[in-house]
Amino acid sequence: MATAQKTTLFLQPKKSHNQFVSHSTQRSNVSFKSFTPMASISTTIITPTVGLSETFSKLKKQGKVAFIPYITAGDPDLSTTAEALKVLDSCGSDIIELGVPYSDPLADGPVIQAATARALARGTNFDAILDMLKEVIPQLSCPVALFTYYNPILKRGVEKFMVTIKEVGIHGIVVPDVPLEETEILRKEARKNNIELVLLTTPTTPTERMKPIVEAAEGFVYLVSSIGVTGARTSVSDRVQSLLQDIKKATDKPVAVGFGISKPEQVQQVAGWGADGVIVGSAMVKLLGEAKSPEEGLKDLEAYTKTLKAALP
Ligand SMILES: O=P(O)(O)OC[C@@H](O)[C@@H](O)c1c[nH]c2ccccc12
Repeated sequence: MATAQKTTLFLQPKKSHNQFVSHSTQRSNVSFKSFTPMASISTTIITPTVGLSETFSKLKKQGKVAFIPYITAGDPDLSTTAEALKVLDSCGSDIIELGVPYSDPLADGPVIQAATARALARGTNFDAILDMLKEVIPQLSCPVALFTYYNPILKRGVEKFMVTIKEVGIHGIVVPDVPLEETEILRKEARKNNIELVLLTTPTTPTERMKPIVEAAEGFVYLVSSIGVTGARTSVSDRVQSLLQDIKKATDKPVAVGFGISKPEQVQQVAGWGADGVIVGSAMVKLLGEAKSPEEGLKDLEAYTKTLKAALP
């Protein structure tokens, strides 16, 4: 699809400049191997995880709604991220979104921006994240979807990027700022590696644009509940209900709702409106990254995740 102006699925650039300004994220000497796991890793045999769409169809048969937390890799450090993934999995998360810290997180609000800055300041880099995932993913029972801006993919090369993340066991990928006309390249390489490319639609996406997006989406459709950036809101717009209905008229694919959700009653409300999944990010990131210690952050994360999970059918 050639268009004169590059526009992204999710972010509508105000100017027609190319928003993918390459940012050099300095290579660091941090590598996951240099970390000592906080708890000894017990290798238990877990049935191989299924992908995103299969997870949703299993849940649908059970009349359940997917709980999908998001955390930023490397905040407060990668060994805590490794433990957090296991905590989220053991608390019943159905899919985990893991964010790759990037120097220009333009769709993120202050909480995730700060988490990204902390992770980058610690020298978190993509190779160290991969090393961590290689060890942790085999211990998880739920699939992991990598959350990354487009630039880190372009820097590594789309083909190489997809092969690399498949090797560590990633099942899905969410790229909030990929231009609409470039999703085909991404999806082609993702498909070759059996990775599902999740696409996003927003309250300001016109119906004639929402349709090709949901048509092309794999794994699930990410419905962004409100305009603006990520971050917990006091309430979730009840426009989400009609947006969900519009999307469900256009596709049978599962739809997960994210942005602004942080309370059990909001989780319940969104599930009640017919969402197939509920995504919570900033509130999780805040607990982990702003705790007095990693141990405390993990403890709070566990308690918080259980309350949100309990609110879902
Ligand atoms: O943080 P919130 O308001 O709970 O929203 C989920 C969001 O964090 C996660 O899905 C996400 C993190 N970074 C993003 C950038 C764009 C869209 C979505 C995201």
